[in-house]
Parts: sequence; C-alpha cells; structure tokens
Amino acid sequence: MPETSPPIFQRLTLIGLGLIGSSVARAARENGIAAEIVASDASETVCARVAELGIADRVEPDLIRAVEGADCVMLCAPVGVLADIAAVIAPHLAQGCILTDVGSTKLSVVRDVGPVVPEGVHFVPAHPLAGTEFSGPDAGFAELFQGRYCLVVPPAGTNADAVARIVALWQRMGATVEEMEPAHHDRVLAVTSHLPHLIAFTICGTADDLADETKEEVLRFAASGFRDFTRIAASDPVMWRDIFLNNREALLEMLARFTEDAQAMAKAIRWGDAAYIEDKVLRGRKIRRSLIEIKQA
Ligand SMILES: NC(=O)C1=CN([C@@H]2O[C@H](COP(=O)(O)OP(=O)(O)OC[C@H]3O[C@@H](n4cnc5c(N)ncnc54)[C@H](O)[C@@H]3O)[C@@H](O)[C@H]2O)C=CC1
Ligand SMILES: O=C(O)C(=O)Cc1ccc(O)cc1
Repeated sequence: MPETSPPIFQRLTLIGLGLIGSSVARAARENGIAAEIVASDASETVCARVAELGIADRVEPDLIRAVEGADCVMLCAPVGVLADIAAVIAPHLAQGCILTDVGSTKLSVVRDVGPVVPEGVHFVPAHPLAGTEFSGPDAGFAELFQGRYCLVVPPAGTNADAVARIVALWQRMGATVEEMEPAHHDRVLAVTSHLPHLIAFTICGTADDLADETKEEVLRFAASGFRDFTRIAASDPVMWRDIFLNNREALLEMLARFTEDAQAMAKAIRWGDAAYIEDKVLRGRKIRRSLIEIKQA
C-alpha cells in the first residue's frame, strides 16, 4: 500500500477562489495537505461555483466565520485588497494559526498585512511563480504548481516551524521552494514578470491605437510575435492594476532601464549600426536557449 503522509493542517482556509486559490484547493485535496478545506470569496458567483465544483469541503462567504478555527489561512485575492481582508480577519485568527498569501508583490504585503497580524499568529508570505492568463475558479487545476518555484519571504524572526509547514505545503503541491528578501523579490519580479506584462499590455494598446490603419491586418496577419504578447495581455485587469501600483518603485526603475535600452536600439537602427542590432538579437537567442537548457536539465 502506498504510504500517505498525514495532513499538514487540520483546517486550511482559502480566501479568494480564482485561478490560484482554486488551484491550491484542488492540489491541497489531491495531496492530502489539509483535513478540511474552507473556501471564502467576496463574489457570490464565485462562492456558488466553488460549491458546484466541489473543490472545498465548506464554502463560507462570511470572512470571519471562514477563518475561525483554521490553523492556516491563505490569502489568494488581488494584492490591493489583502490589507483590508487582513484587518477584518486578524482579531478572529486562532492562536498558532499561520497566515500566508500568494500575492505577486511582497514588500507591499509585508508592509500592509504585517502590522495587523496579532501576537501568536505566524505570518509567512509566499509567491508561487506559476500561473496563466486565465482567471476564476474554473481556470484552476491541481498540477499548476508542479515543477515551478515558490518564493517565501518570512519577516525576520518568524517562527521556524511555521515557515517549515508553509515550505512543506508548497513542496507537497510539487513546487521547489526558495527563501528571499521581499525587496529583492520585488526587483527580480519587476524585471522577469511585471515589466514583460507592462510591455504586452502596451504593445496591444499601440496596435489598437493604429486601428484605422492596420487593425484589421494586425488581427488577420498576426504572426507568432504579436500573438505571444496577446496571450500575456489577456491577463486579469484588477490583478495587474494592483501589481503595478504595489511594485511602483522597482517597476518604474526597470521600465526606465528598458526605455534606455530601447532608445539605444532606436539609435542603432537610425544610424545603421548593424553590429549592435545583431549583437542584441544574438543575446536574446542565447538567453532563450539557456532557459530551455535549464528546463531540460
Ligand atoms: N494569475 C496568476 O498567474 C498568478 C497570480 N498570483 C497572485 O495570486 C492572487 C490571485 O490571483 P488569481 O487567482 O489569478 O486571481 P483571480 O482573479 O482568478 O481570483 C481572485 C479572486 O479573489 C476574489 N476577491 C477579490 N477581492 C476579494 C476580497 N476582498 N475578499 C475575498 N475575495 C476577494 C475574487 O472574487 C476572485 O474570485 C493575486 O494576488 C495575484 O497577484 C500569483 C501567482 C500567479
Ligand atoms: O501566464 C504567465 O505568463 C505568467 O507570468 C503567470 C504569472 C503571473 C503573475 C505571477 O505573479 C506569476 C506568474
């Protein structure tokens, strides 16, 4: 008989049952992570759908009732509302409970949620580097985190057992976990995730602004380059509004650097600097190939 590990938590409460929350619900159940999974969402439609899908043991729209008696509460809503949710639930969290999240920005979560966490509750922020351009409870799937990274950013002095249990939770869902400082996390994600999304949203807008001239052609003849951008640009507007506004400094810095590099490319094109252009394209190709090698290793 295959050996089954005991659950890590008795009651795991998920707040926000979109792509990520519903994927955690499915993966937690499939991997026996919690004896009971409670789901709570601000949207009645989402609550009804989660009940219909049967991916939680209990759907509890009332935030306070949802967190009562939980030994782990995971915030899976957009980063802009996490502080408000935390303020409502904080007084109702059980002693020893672990409060965690999956938000894409981490300095803001540490800054906004950290101060309301009561004595005796352990705060372990995290960020799974896994997702898609889809949102909502129907978009989630249990395998989303397999073979992906999850970064945890526990504030200094966090209870080591609480950190170990959050690490175990993500590992059991198939992720590789690494610890990181929140400021470093936000700079790394600004360049690897937030800036690419900004560029995708912007280029789609630029193409759309040229509607009279080219729109029909853009859509009809869209080759893979533009298509790849449209996949990323299909992401959720509220989630990305909140990410941009909550990683303002690092994102603006990376955007400024990118703009300088784009201007250097414009100069090379204007002056016919063929070597510069070729060198930059070659560098892109090398980066892509090294990524594929890492994935295959
Ligand atoms: N989508 C992605 O690829 C990834 C997203 N993240 C982070 O995960 C979090 C959730 O993202 P998704 O699941 O993609 O979003 P989603 O849009 O699919 O789901 C968010 C859910 O939160 C609910 N919600 C909003 N405000 C709420 C409130 N005040 N109280 C309770 N529920 C509330 C919404 O009704 C919705 O069901 C975000 O913080 C995002 O930055 C992290 C990694 C990847
Ligand atoms: O779909 C994609 O390309 C993504 O980049 C998904 C994603 C979005 C936000 C995150 O914080 C992490 C991963």
